[in-house]
Amino acid sequence: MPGSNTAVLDYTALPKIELHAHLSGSISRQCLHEVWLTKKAAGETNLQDPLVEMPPEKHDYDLKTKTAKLRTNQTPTSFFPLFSSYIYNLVNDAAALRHTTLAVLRDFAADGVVYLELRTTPRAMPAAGLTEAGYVQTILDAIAEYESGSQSEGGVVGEAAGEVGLRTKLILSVDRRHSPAQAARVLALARQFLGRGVVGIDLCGDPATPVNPALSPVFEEARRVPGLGMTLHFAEAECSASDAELDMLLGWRPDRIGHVICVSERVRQEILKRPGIGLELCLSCNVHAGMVCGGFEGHHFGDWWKIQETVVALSTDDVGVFESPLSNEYALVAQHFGLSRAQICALVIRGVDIIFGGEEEKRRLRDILWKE
Ligand SMILES: CNc1ncnc2c1ncn2[C@@H]1O[C@H](COP(=O)(O)O)[C@@H](O)[C@H]1O
Repeated sequence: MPGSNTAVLDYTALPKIELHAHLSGSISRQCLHEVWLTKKAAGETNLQDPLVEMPPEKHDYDLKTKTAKLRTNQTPTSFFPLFSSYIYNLVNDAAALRHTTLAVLRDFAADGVVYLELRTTPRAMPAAGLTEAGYVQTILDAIAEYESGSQSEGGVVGEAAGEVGLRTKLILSVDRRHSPAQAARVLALARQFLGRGVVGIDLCGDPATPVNPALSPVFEEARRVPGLGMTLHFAEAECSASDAELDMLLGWRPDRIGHVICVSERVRQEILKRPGIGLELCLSCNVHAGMVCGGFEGHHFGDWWKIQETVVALSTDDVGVFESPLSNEYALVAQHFGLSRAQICALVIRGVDIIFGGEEEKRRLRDILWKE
């Protein structure tokens, strides 16, 4: 076990699992810039350079549903339009999708992530001749290419390089804005690609949009698909934390819930009645986007991480936007909540219980993760 007897934990060397990462939000500014340069040279884009659009060090992307004041004097920029109005217009063909997916995998591996569940909203790119199924297939192909170590772009990391490799699975996201028909198409894709790299279904999107109860039948059906995991963005903001909405989401019987910020005592008790439920907690995203009060030390990670009934998975959410890799999220909880080395290792290992990747993958992870 590398470094196991050192007093200070090397958070990058620590093998980690990442369960809540949005593909489009995980692309680094530098990688987006590379895509932009290629498209600019080919006369294929009029967009502004990503390094200007998303200045390095700017992390105060505002959900516009904030429950807390941002802790910076900079002018916040709206978070969700960054995807629909910018990143989606840049990553708009199979080549860019492959390039950015490979870069995201390399970045997670370089940060010591050994198991990744990447999530993404299937998106047709008609101008580039890509259907929603083609979008999913392109990402799965990039994952397979990465894992086989055959990628031609530099920086191969993985088992081919003789190291503990990164394994990646895919979760398909339904957006809150989706119609029932769109959501049903996402479920159909999840079924189509289940066993071929897809392991779960997610509900994400701007929490300002109420969840349409007409989506319920789709998620209830998803629950009945053997082997398909379910994770839901949950109580991200006051406006998405009504009793009606949270009861509906819990009624879909998710395996995991993400963010879990604005929960009343009643809802907290409901969560505790589901032993083993996963909580995907994203500190930097929540703090930088002003979704929580009280900074890092006030984050609700402090309320949940010692509770035996639930399993906390520290997660990055959108590392390309907030620029805090998973290694830093572990450093932050050690710093602000005083976790010891043994507690950090136990936190990582416990996360194995809630992966969607199957028993064989759980065995591999229990073998390679640090025990103390
Ligand atoms: C506070 N954090 C968040 N809350 C809710 N949804 C989020 C999110 N961060 C990202 N997304 C969702 O992921 C999409 C981009 O990645 P993909 O194109 O799907 O790979 C965004 O459009 C949004 O729907």
